[in-house]
Amino acid sequence: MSSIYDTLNAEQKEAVFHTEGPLLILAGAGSGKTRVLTHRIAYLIEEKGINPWNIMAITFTNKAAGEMRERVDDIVGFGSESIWVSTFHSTCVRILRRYIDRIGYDTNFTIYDSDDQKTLMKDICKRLNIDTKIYKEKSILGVISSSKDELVTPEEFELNTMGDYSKKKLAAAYKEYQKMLRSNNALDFDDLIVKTIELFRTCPDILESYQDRFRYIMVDEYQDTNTAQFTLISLLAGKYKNLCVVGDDDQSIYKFRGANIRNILDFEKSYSHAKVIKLEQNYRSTRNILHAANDVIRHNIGRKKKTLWTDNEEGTKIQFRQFQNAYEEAEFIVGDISRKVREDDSSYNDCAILYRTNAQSRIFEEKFVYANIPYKIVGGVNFYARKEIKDILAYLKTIDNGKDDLAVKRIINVPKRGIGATTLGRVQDYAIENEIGFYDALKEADQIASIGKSGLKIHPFVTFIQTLRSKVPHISLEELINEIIESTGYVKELEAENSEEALGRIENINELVTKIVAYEADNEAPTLSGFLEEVALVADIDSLDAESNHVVLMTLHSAKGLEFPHVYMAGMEDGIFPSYMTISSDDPTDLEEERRLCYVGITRARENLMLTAAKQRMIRGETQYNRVSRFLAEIPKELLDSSAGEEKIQDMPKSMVYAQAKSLFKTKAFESKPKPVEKPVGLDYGIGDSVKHIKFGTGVVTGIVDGGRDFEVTVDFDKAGTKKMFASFAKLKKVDA
Ligand SMILES: Nc1ncnc2c1ncn2[C@@H]1O[C@H](COP(=O)(O)OP(=O)(O)OP(=O)(O)O)[C@@H](O)[C@H]1O
Ligand SMILES: [Mg+2]
Repeated sequence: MSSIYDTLNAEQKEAVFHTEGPLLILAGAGSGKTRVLTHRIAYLIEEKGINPWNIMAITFTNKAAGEMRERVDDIVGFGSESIWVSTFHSTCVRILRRYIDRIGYDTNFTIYDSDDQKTLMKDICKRLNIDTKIYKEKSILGVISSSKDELVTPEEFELNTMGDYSKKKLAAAYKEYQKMLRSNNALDFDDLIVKTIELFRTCPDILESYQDRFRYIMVDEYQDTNTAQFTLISLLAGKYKNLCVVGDDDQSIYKFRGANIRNILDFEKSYSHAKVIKLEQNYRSTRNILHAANDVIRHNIGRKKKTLWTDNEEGTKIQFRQFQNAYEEAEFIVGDISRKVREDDSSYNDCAILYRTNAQSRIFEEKFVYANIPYKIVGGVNFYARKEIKDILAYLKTIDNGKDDLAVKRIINVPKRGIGATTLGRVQDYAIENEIGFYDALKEADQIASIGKSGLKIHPFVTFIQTLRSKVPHISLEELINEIIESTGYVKELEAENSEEALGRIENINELVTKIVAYEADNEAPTLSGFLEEVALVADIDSLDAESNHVVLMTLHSAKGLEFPHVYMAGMEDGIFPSYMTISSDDPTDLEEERRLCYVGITRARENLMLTAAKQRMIRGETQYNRVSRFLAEIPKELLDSSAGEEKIQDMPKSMVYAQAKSLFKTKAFESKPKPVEKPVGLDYGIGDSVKHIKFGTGVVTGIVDGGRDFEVTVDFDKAGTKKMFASFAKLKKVDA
């Protein structure tokens, strides 16, 4: 009689059949770890007669939980709905909604998102006299979050300040923050886990009831658990110790969120009788793809050695293509996908595009919309739906015509202008009474008697918009958007936050600037309205999401655990991936984490892997010339096919490079024929001078080209390599060599 377990190999079977006691499955990508978990669940129910109610499986993301749910439903069938398959956070919410009153909260507690947290912290800083110019709310929240990941309480934090002044301030803020959360009956995201642990520790009866309920616990992607999550699991599994964790130390990519790789490496220490099973056969990828992955990850020093092999066929070579710029790169990939679907019997959802940062999605989204190909951003938001993009676009819309009430309302208090809801309500009433738009009502604020002095707060906003409006005919769109960004302090505020999230938002805004520059370059008569129309075409298409057959776009981080027949890894350039921050970091383990991310990316592919890079990439209007990612050099040549598009830019005569740059980025800077200049008028530096750039540090000017409206300056930076940038953007400062 054949059963579903016949499809498992010997080690996988061993793991499935080993149901009692702690079990660690440590194995490389695509070796069937997740598959073992789902089969184990089936085995427990069907062969061991375990009640589905007694089984819990924890995964890392909602998408992963959804996929596991599906796989479990498929093989278990009846009764599978009472198995808990969820993420750490949703597991905790469920528990806390029932019992949190036992530790003094109300069960209808609110969960604070990052905006709520920031508002609260702002208020606390004010009351505690913390200078938010020195200690940014977001950074304080970052410290608190990391403390919670490590289960450090405010009291413990305070004990460890050792008289350090700033730590003392932080301790006070942390303490007050928890106090306020409590009096608001609110929890932040990290609290969900911390409070569940607190509940279990305070109320052994509740812990025991859950221990009895979840007799069999399974955790996927265990390498990315942090200390708090580890503790939670240990508590739940404390009575029966039927804990099965699966993971791969080579795929640990969340150090910045407190993931503690020691949880997996020390599992045998924490559970002395733990059984360890290694899976070495990869079932997912072709031999070529697997070899490439093995060869890349081999360059990491801090890892447990593993050798993955596969019975799969050799497959096609790994494709590498380098393009002149990101537009050509995107066009090629979109074209390739469209061809695969037409000719090769593939469907859109066989294809995934992976990139390092969210901002990279923008160009792809546009190409997909124009090509009428359905796509979906997984684990993220479409570019034009992102908060910061909507904010800046709302400014542009309001400046353009002020007819979009929603846009005006969106930005009236961004940045905070202290205009209250009551005032806005009255302005709205006035607008309705007089049958005019909201913005026009704002302009007439003086005539709205009921708002009294609050009208004064409205003036600067209206003046700001009117001033920019009057400038529109005389300045470029690029200048306009930069003025908005600068005058509102939007980016400055994000910079000060100095968090991973804020950095992503800045990258998105930079990408919007790049979009404007490209729009102006591509259009004979660019206008603000024209730009907004073009953007609206892409921005308003939500319906595509509804289709289930779509190309998937996501960051490498979100791709963990997933697999696709065709994978495209875009932006394989030093400075993008590995990121600039990693390259310039003094800590070599940062590069190792980035390499693990590369390993995760490569191992998502089943049949085809295409790596792409652009020679020039425009980041916030600056053309960067990036080298091909160092990870590519770690893939053996014989596995690579890089037949097309490879002429080396440095081999070309300079004039050709400029001609090319001109045709690619027809920015206004290049309207007239570019001519190299030695000592340009209007710049306080010339060729051979040492200069300093805010991000790239010091370097020497090696070339300056007069483009008519702006100079294009080439600088050889000491650390960052050679970059080309527009003088007006780069704001280079001459320094003494
Ligand atoms: N014994 C097997 N026979 C056939 N196919 C298998 C076997 N084991 C796993 N597979 C298939 O190999 C692929 C990878 O499996 P799975 O996703 O479980 O790997 P994983 O180890 O969890 O990978 P990752 O580390 O990326 O999370 C899946 O398509 C799975 O169905
Ligand atoms: Mg998996």
